[in-house]
Amino acid sequence: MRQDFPALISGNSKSWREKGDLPSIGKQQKKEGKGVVRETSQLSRERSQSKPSYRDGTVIVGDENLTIDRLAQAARQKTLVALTNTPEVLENVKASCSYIEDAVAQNKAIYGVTTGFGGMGDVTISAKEAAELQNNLIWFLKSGAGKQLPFPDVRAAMLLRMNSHLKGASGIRLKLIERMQTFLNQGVTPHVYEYGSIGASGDLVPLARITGALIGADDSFTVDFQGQSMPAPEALNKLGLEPLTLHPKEGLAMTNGTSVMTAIAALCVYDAQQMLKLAMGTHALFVQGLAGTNQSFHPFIHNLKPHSGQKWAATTMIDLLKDSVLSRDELQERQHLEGQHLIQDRYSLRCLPQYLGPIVDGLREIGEQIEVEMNSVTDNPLIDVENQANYHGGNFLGQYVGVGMDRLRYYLGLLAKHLDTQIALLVAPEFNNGLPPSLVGNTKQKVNMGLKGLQITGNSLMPLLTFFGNSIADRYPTHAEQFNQNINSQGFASANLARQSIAISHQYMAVTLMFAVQGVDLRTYQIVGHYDARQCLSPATEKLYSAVRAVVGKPPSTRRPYIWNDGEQSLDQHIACIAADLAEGGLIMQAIEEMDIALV
Ligand SMILES: O=C(O)/C=C/c1ccccc1
Repeated sequence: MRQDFPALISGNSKSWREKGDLPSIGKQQKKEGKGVVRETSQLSRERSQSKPSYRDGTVIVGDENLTIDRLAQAARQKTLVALTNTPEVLENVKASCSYIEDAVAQNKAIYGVTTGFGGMGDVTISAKEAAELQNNLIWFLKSGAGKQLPFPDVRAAMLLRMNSHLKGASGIRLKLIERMQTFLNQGVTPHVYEYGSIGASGDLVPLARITGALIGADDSFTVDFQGQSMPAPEALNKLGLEPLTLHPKEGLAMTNGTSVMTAIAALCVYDAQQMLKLAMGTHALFVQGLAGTNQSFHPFIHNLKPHSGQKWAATTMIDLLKDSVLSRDELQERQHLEGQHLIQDRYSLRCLPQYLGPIVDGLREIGEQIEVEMNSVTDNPLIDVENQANYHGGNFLGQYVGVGMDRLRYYLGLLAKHLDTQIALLVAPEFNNGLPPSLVGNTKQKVNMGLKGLQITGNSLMPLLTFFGNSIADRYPTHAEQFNQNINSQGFASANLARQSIAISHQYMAVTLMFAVQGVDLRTYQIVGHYDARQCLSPATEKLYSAVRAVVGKPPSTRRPYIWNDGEQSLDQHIACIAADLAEGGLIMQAIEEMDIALV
């Protein structure tokens, strides 16, 4: 019987975070009596009559392609997930299972169904052993190591596995796909180790943990149940579900795929795109803090070298600087006094679009590739229901993820290096167009050293980010799994490193924003004689500035800049507050959204 969730069907669209609570399990259990059967079948009828749509916010799996944004919503904000009710999709899934059943009954030779696995694919498995082969798979793959993966990563992985299986080429029962939906909607997340996948035959080891939990194989498969750790069989019991045993092919269908690394990668792409927008906003603050010009962003220049990322960076900077009193508006050639500034800005300002262009284009390309991977079938062998055939191949090789996440980390390093250069200009009186050294606020107190320590912290983080930009996809062992998996992507490791790189970037951006805010306050004083930068910043960047001041709990004032005397605040606490706000998509990212920086 399909497991329908009344909340889904009745179009109750609010995510759990919005509702402040998870759907009540007690209620679900109560519905296991007679009445439920009636209610469920009635709901099923309703469901088949009206196609679920994206309108109510629910993420529908199996119809349209999943996007990174929708995946992030379901994984992090716990938006409800529903299966398609398109009959052809569901029929194909069933037909792929029937194909396997028939093949096993006829003793057909199909890899991993009637043979052993990988380098032991020469072992013949009888029809009688075919189910046991699959149930055994999750045991020899129960070999993960390290800490647990973050829950949103595991949630995203389950959603991607469902999406892949609904293409109807994997030979897995709807019952298992629906079980992933139940886990997602009821806030049940399998515990999965952070090490154990080489990204070749997919994420075998991590996916085996998810599979064992879904079927309640044993108490040693554990889950988080709405914040409480417990053995998977206990969780199933609370959900009113029976333990399952896997049918032929189902173990492979579940474990032989790129879903976990792709899930992590997709969330990293989402975060890196946010980081890019934030970096643009921060650069716009830096240009104002340094009294830079917008002339270097003139469309005339960029139309003569029209890379799309470069053009985007240039027009975005013009928009972000519009109506600023602090930067120089020189789109109509030079307007300001000669002798006060260099006639043209240094490269970190002047060549900003040319430097950021490849990063913008690169991140876009990675996003496109990850979305293809998210909507792919990644197990083996694949079943062609229409032609009643099966094909042996290797869609589970996660090379796009491995290389993509190597590139993403490299780009995060480049972004940080650029911002570090802007900070260096801002703190050096030789280069900062008249601001105090190390951006000291109260220069009358000679003991004040301003943001010297903060710069050193930034200087400690930036090299880490460029170091994380080293590749791992090229470091694969050529002898893996009896030389069968002799090329492998390391995509899972690459994605895990990308998550770490994002976390360091949040810390680094916190430091960067603090410099940017102090810089514009001091420039405001230099230009208009008070410290409230809100009155002089471009309207777009004023939003970002105000969000940072709100997050650190220091409202702007005409009398004092952000940092006045050294002993009046704890900079480390400010870094922590801003980094936490960035990580949870708080006020600062909301300000960035309001700034409407649309990526190409
Ligand atoms: O070569 C393959 O297609 C699959 C290999 C494999 C190895 C171990 C477990 C599952 C699959």
